[in-house]
Formats: sequence, structure tokens, C-alpha cells
Amino acid sequence: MNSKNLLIIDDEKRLCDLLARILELEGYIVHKAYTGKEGLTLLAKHPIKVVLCDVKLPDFNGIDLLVLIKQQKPFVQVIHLTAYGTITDSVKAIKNGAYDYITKGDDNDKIIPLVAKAFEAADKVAVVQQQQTAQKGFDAIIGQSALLLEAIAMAKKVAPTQANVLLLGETGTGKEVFAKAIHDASKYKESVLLAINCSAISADLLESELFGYKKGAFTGALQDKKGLLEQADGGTLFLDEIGDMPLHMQAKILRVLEDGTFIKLGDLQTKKVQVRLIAATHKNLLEEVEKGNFREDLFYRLSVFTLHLPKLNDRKEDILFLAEHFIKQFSASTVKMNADFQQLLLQHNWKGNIRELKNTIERTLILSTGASLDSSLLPASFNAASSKINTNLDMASIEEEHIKKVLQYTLGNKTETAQLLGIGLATLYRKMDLYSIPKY
Ligand SMILES: Nc1ncnc2c1ncn2[C@@H]1O[C@H](COP(=O)(O)OP(=O)(O)OP(=O)(O)O)[C@@H](O)[C@H]1O
Repeated sequence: MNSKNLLIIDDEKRLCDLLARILELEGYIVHKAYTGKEGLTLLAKHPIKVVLCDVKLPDFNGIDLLVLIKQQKPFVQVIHLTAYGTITDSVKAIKNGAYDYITKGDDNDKIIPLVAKAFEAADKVAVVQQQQTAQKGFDAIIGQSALLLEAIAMAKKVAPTQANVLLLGETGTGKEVFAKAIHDASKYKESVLLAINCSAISADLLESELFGYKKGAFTGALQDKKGLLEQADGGTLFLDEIGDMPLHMQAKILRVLEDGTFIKLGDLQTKKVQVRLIAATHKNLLEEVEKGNFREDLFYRLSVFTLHLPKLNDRKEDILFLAEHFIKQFSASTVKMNADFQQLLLQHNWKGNIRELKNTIERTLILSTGASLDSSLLPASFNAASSKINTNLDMASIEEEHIKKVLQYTLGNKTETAQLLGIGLATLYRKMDLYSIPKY
């Protein structure tokens, strides 16, 4: 519980080593990885609570990696390391559940308190999660709206059959939750459910992870490796973001769907498996077929049983149920939502769907000190007056968010803020007026 294990993932070895030294001097146990894949392996092995992660890695982009880290260990807090010019990515990452971001190079004096705060946040979340028994299967799907109940009813019908399933829905609508529920209610439940995100890793890695390889198939293939298809034999394989799978691999997946066979990389023999495939995408696959990015035959084969997961904006009646569910999940005590807080949740444009709601509640609980949640705990973008600008990732809203963040760091010191932003004090005041940022 009191582990001070921290992971740095950065392909710039020099920076990685330097940060590690600084943090080791503070008493942290630092693990270092130079690729996303190495990072995920270390995360599985050690009791890591905080990850400092570059947003641009050779094998991953930081935002996808963040999702995988949170999937593996939901309480882990991720701080993104950004270079100048990638702040947009970082703002997006925070919307997706990153704890915070720092700009590389000039923020070393900010990093130590930030890491300490991230450890506190990780502990707060981890304690609560340990106290809870995770709900399984369809019980984990919260909501009462007609649209959701219809999707659940359809999923319950298909679950016990052998049919492959295609889940369609925007990001964060619960495609993975549905895949798990279908698996848990199927005859495949005695075996494993394995998942891979086709857009999160490079094409080469995806191919070797899925199909496996024979020793000597390529440089670095030092021994035979079983792919996920073989490992999931008798169980379920969840192919997330199948719309991003390269065309040549789509042909191989079609074959698996047709007769359960595939060939490992570097092998001459065909292998046969019995795997139920559940695929998901946020893309319009028919459009992708028309653009030539997705095979028509695979599309028809996959769409035999299609489930559409509704957007959160189309089932607003579920918002407060879900919010209460996440409050219980993240907080040991009974915390109540004030009416103004509830109203802002209902008015918000939930582009990130349930994931965004879950992250919002988690952040709010970390910030809250009392027994009730009020609207001041929500980010400025929730305020009705500014929601129009801020729900978009336009330059003005990014600038506004960034100025507010730096002001928070400097505890409202305008001179220091202007220096950190590299602008004059008068310009800072003008921008604060423009964005109606209070001058304390
Ligand atoms: N109906 C629901 N009830 C409770 N929690 C949910 C529900 N739907 C989604 N969630 C939670 O929201 C988060 C996002 O869900 P999930 O990962 O399944 O979405 P997704 O559609 O697969 O997203 P992506 O396309 O980005 O991979 C998860 O933490 C999940 O536990």
C-alpha cells in the first residue's frame, strides 16, 4: 500500500535517466522504459502507482497508452511529458483521464510536488477499489434508458450462441464492458477473454501479437511465440478498433472467421482454433469500405450480429445514475451531488461518453474536501456559458485551459505565470479579460 514505485516511459534515454535520478533522490523507486510495450510489461510486474509518460513514443501515442495503463491498473495516475507544440494532445489526454501534464525541460521544479500529489490521488482511488467487489457481466452495465436496455437485451440474446459480434459506438460508450458481459454470459466463460486494440500498436507488432511467430521469422524472433488467437483458443478474443486494422491482416482475420484457420509468421503450416471473436469500432465501417480501407467481405461477415451502443448525449436519463455509481466506486464515504452539480452534468456535451463522465467524477472526488459535490469542482468547460467554446479543442479553449493551469501552478502569481508562458504581463492580463479568468 505504501509503495513508492513509479514508472517513467520515454524514448529519450537522457531525459528518462535524468528524471529518474531526480526522483530517486526523493526516495521513489523508479522503473524506466524506453517504449510503451516495455512500460506495460513493467507495470504488470511492479506495484507502480504513478507513470510519467512521453506523449510520443516509437510504438505508441501517449493517449492510447494511457487507456491501456488505466485498463491494466485503473488507480494508476499518469502524468504526461510533453514537448512544446503537443499541448493539444495533453489537453485531450486529461479529458481521457491523465492526472496532469508537464512540459519537458523547464518544469523540473514542478515535478516533485506534482508526483507527490499524484501518489496521494492513486492511494485515494486504490483504497476504495480494494474495498469493492467488482460487479461482473451484465450487472456491471449501469443505466435505465430504453436505448441501453434494448442493447443489453440484444447482447443477452447473442451471448449464449457461437455468433461473432460487432459492437459499434463512439469512444467510451462501453464497447469493452459489453464484450466482457457477453463473454461472461457465454459458454466460452470457462476459458479466457483476451483483448487487443488494433489502433494502439504498430502494424508489425499487431500482426505478431495476433498470429504469433516461429523462431527466426524475423530478426529478433529468438523463439516460437504463441499469438493471441492461439492463446484465446476455446475462449473469446476482443478485437477493439478493428476499423484500424491494416488490409492485409483483415484478410487473415476473414479466414479465421470462415474456418478458424491462420498461419503464424514464418510458418508453413496452418493452425486451427476455436475462438469467438467480438470486434468493436467507433468508425462507420461502411464508409471505410467505400474508401477502400476496409474489406467488404469482412464487413459483411462481421456484421451478422451488430450491436449499436448509444451515445451518452442520447440517453441523458442515465447520467445521474452513472454519476452515483462512479461516486460509490471511487469514494469510501457517502458523497452527495448538489443540484447545481447535477444540472451541469446534465447540460454537458459528453463527447467522451461514459469514460469522460467516469474520469470527471474521479477528478472531482479527488479535489473535493466536503461531503457534497458542487459545480465549482467541475472544470470551466462545464459552465453553460463557456461550454460552447471549451467542448471543442480549438486553439482559444486550449490557450484558456493552459493559462488557468499555469496560474494554478504559480498560485495566482501573474508575473511568474507570464514568465512561464513566455508572454508579457500586459498580454496575460488582456488574455485573462478575454477568457473571463478571475484575477483573484
Ligand atoms: N453502462 C456502463 N456502466 C458502467 N460503466 C460503464 C458503462 N459503460 C462504460 N462504462 C465505463 O466507461 C469506461 C469506458 O468504457 P469502455 O472502455 O467499455 O468504452 P469503449 O466504447 O470500449 O471505449 P473505446 O472505444 O475508447 O475503447 C470504462 O471505465 C467502463 O467501465
